[in-house]
Amino acid sequence: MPIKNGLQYVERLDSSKACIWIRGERLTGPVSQHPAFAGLISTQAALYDLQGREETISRMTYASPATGAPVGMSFLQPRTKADLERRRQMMGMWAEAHHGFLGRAPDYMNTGMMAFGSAADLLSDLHPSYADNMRNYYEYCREQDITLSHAFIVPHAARLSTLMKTFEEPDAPRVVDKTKDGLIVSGAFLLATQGVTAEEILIFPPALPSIHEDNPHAFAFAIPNDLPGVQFICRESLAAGSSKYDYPLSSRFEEMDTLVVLDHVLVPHERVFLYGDEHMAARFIEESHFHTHAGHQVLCKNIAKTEFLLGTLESIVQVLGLGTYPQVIEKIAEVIAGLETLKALLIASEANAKPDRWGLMLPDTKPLYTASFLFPKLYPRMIEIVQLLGASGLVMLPGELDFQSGAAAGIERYLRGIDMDAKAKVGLFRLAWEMSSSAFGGRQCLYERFFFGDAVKVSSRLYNGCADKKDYAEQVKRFLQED
Ligand SMILES: Cc1cc2nc3c(=O)[nH]c(=O)nc-3n(C[C@H](O)[C@H](O)[C@H](O)COP(=O)(O)OP(=O)(O)OC[C@H]3O[C@@H](n4cnc5c(N)ncnc54)[C@H](O)[C@@H]3O)c2cc1C
Repeated sequence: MPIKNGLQYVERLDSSKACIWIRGERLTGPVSQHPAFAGLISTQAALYDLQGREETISRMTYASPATGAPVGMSFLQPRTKADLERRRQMMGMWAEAHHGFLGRAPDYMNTGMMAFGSAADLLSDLHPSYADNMRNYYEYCREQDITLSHAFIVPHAARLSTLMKTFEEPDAPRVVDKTKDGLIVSGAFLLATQGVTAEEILIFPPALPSIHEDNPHAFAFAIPNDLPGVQFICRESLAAGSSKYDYPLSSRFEEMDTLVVLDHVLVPHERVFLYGDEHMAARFIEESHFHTHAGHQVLCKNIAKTEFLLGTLESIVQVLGLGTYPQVIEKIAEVIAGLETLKALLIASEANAKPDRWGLMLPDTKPLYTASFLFPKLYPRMIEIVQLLGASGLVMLPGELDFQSGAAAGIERYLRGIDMDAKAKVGLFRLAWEMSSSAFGGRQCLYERFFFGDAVKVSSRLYNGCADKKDYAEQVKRFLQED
């Protein structure tokens, strides 16, 4: 089956028997009808519809190498710079559709699987079947257009830092048994964003060291969400309501985060990509260039998000008549400079792309790692600027119902802006509130700070990936030795 459409996406989710806990209850009805998920599912369904539209299908898809049928462009293994451009255009189109507010739109993990599938050979060092499983799974995701979430990190109680402080064996996820049918796995994974609005989940935790020959903590696999023994425990929903006027962002883009608990889950052998070797786990993430390929997708998303923030800020400037104040201009200029930097880094990553050992055209890592380093700093500052310019306008926000009430006349008279009636101006400020100051906005900020790892990891990736720095040190040495 080639690309799916929005309806098929919804049908697949609704027919899943996944065990989902929300607000202390097990979800019984269709997931697409629940207010915590309905908005996101509808947004994501529209993304899938965009793939198949007559006017966009040639840019959103490519011919499957297996069947010739159209499959999602974000699965494309780039062999040339032109392929990178095709991937970027597609990812940019989806990012523009969700204005960058979906951190985990499906193209993120499609890209991840593309990187993993392309580097599958590396896994044969451990066992040839692991390489086949990874390749087959990539092809399965591509051909079935699987929506995938992932859980890479584990709860604090399962970490090495716990072991080092308490000397107690951490409660880390582990393979508890190995049968003829597969691995039996138990344990928890701290965070899968969009866990319940995806069909399957890739689990690939950082492994604790072990004295056993087959490290029970080292594994990677992918399973359907409704496998027996799998539970998703949702945090509180940040979808403040279904009105798109009152809650323009959270009604559409609330990506639920879930704690994933596995209780003696049978993972079929053909879904196991790695087991027993923590060094291979680390090598595979690094040598598959996961962070580089994903970084390319993320940068497309972050450019769309920054454009949308800039558009919101400029709208505030216009409606409040702030455009002549130098301190306001300086702040907007900061955002423009951030946006132009991101765009330049994207161009540089493609212009300096080189073939890698897997035969892929690999975007230049340094500009992408630079973007991953910068954005967690840029984003909170841009949000701060929305707060600084929005000021009290961010809180005095009547809702849709107030405009239909006896209070409407006063609201319409006193809350209008320059060349904008009160309904439109309040709508703009409701957007700015959700973006900068609501619970939804707070989570977005946290996401941008951490989704690619904490600042230490992101900095190390950039530092370790910058081979030129040694040449520059040599240059200084030579300079100091000159007469
Ligand atoms: C909104 C959101 C969505 C996410 N979605 C996903 C997802 O879908 N899938 C997924 O796998 N992960 C997801 N993540 C997790 C993300 O990958 C982690 O947040 C990130 O890797 C940081 O890990 P942590 O949150 O456990 O922080 P911690 O490791 O608990 O770190 C806390 C703080 O301590 C510091 N610290 C910790 N250890 C050290 C050390 N050794 N040396 C110096 N400083 C240290 C860190 O720098 C950080 O400031 C998500 C995170 C967020 C916030």
